[in-house]
Amino acid sequence: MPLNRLHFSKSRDLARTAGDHASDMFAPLTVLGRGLRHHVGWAKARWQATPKERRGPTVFLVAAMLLGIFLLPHGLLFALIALMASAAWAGRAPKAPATAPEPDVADLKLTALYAALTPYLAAPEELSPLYHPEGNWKSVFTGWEFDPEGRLSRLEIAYPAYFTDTEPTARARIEQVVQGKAGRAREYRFDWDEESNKLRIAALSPLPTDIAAQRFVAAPGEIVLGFTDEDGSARTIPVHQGGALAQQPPVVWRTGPRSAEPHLLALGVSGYGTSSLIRSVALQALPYADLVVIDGAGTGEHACLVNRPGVHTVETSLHGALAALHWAAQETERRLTALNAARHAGTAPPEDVTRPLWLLLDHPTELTELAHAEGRPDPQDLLELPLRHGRAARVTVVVADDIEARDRISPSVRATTRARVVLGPTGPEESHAALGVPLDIAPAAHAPAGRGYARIGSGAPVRLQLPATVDPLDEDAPAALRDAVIALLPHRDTRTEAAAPVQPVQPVQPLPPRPDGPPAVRVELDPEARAGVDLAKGPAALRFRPLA
Ligand SMILES: Nc1ncnc2c1ncn2[C@@H]1O[C@H](COP(=O)(O)OP(=O)(O)OP(=O)(O)O)[C@@H](O)[C@H]1O
Repeated sequence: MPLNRLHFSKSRDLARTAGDHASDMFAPLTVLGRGLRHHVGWAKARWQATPKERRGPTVFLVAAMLLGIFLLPHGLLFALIALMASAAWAGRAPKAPATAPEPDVADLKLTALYAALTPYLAAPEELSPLYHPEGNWKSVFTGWEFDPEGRLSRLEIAYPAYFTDTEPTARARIEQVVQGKAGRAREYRFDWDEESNKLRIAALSPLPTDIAAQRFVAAPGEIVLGFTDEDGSARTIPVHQGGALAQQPPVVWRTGPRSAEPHLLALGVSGYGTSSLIRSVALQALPYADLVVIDGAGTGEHACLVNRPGVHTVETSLHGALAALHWAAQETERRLTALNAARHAGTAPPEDVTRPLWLLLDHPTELTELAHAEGRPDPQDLLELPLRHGRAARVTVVVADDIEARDRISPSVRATTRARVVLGPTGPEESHAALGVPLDIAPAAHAPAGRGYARIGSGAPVRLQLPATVDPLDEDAPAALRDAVIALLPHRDTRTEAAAPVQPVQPVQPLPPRPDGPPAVRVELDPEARAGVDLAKGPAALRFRPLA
């Protein structure tokens, strides 16, 4: 060790020892000083409390006493000893008040959880049951973790072998009890280990809600549905989030001829973002695909897409929807014929049959009901061909609807849409029906808009938070979110800028009319649309009309 460091450490030790000695030596003086201060304070208080007319006699009495003490033999010495003794007594260190020991949070909470689980897991006929009214949680909870706020974050529970852990309803009951005791404000993942009769519970941290619509790093044909947990995605992508660039794990849906899940069905609690999902998909597909949009609710939530380059039409009426879907069915057939012909001839298929076509249907069941009432064909029936042959014909169908309308979704839509999304706080049965498998996550009681779960093909469901893709015409939506959507639309914002001429849409080859089939339709650009696009304009400027 260098000499100066040795010196330094020696002097530090010396100073510490001297400090300790000094404090020991001066401790009695400190006590006496504290006691004398106490006496002076007491005397002052008495003096102030004495009425003015009695202060004179009091001074006289004290002076007489002092004189008496002075005159007594050794009186001053005895008085000084008495003063110091009383000062030492008054200045002694106050006793720390006895505090009750802190209750053990883990013990309190886990005892309550054990008691709540006992009615569901106890078996009175068992000789040594794991769960019984006089039992102890320490015998069944094999691991636990609390966060700094005292909330349960992880728990491992042992359950008896006779518990019916393969039945979704039995599991759901236990999950509800655990969530109730651990706090409904958070989501929990339940991992049932049926082999070892163990249930592992983990509280999930909230997903980010501050990711707005933007150009995502994805290959053509890949749609970023939203963002999930790190273990729910194989990769992360850079995203602009809260004013900075961050890496987030996306939920990616791969579409196109090689996709095993060529169509998507999104069901959601009203107000939780199914229309936002349709807009998000439209904005991501528009750079390389053509769109047909059906707004079954007729609320004009997709009016921002009207007349955009690549958008064939945005239909809100039953008549318009039937015409558009009729055309889409025939277009699918035409593409298949052209692709087959190219394959037979050994040539590359023409470009107009390989450009992806997307059919986006928001609330189609509203049109189904209207069609039944008016005795007209169900628009969903017209999806049969695009759904069955869409993969080969590069036609992708996205259907979004209210979760309560699930029974009105046609069986062929339900059977062929292998990419599933469910949004909003749904019950275990609803999410099971929507995703096709029971969800191993208990949703929080309150979820932000755009929160849900996605299941691509036969994979496990993952948590999902949609990017905020608000309607740019919605005056109530935050301006920054509206601007983010406007920036992605393939056109300028005509509310603030001069109207720009609309690019003519790529002509779609009409099918030769079939003798037995319905009349073919073709897309035409409305002459008015060429003058420019007004975002506030309601009806679509592109219309289908039957071929002559
Ligand atoms: N990811 C999100 N982040 C922030 N706000 C969102 C998000 N998704 C949706 N919203 C907001 O939630 C509201 C409802 O969204 P949206 O219209 O998409 O829901 P919906 O399920 O289609 O509702 P409805 O069925 O009533 O039409 C809108 O104001 C929208 O801006």
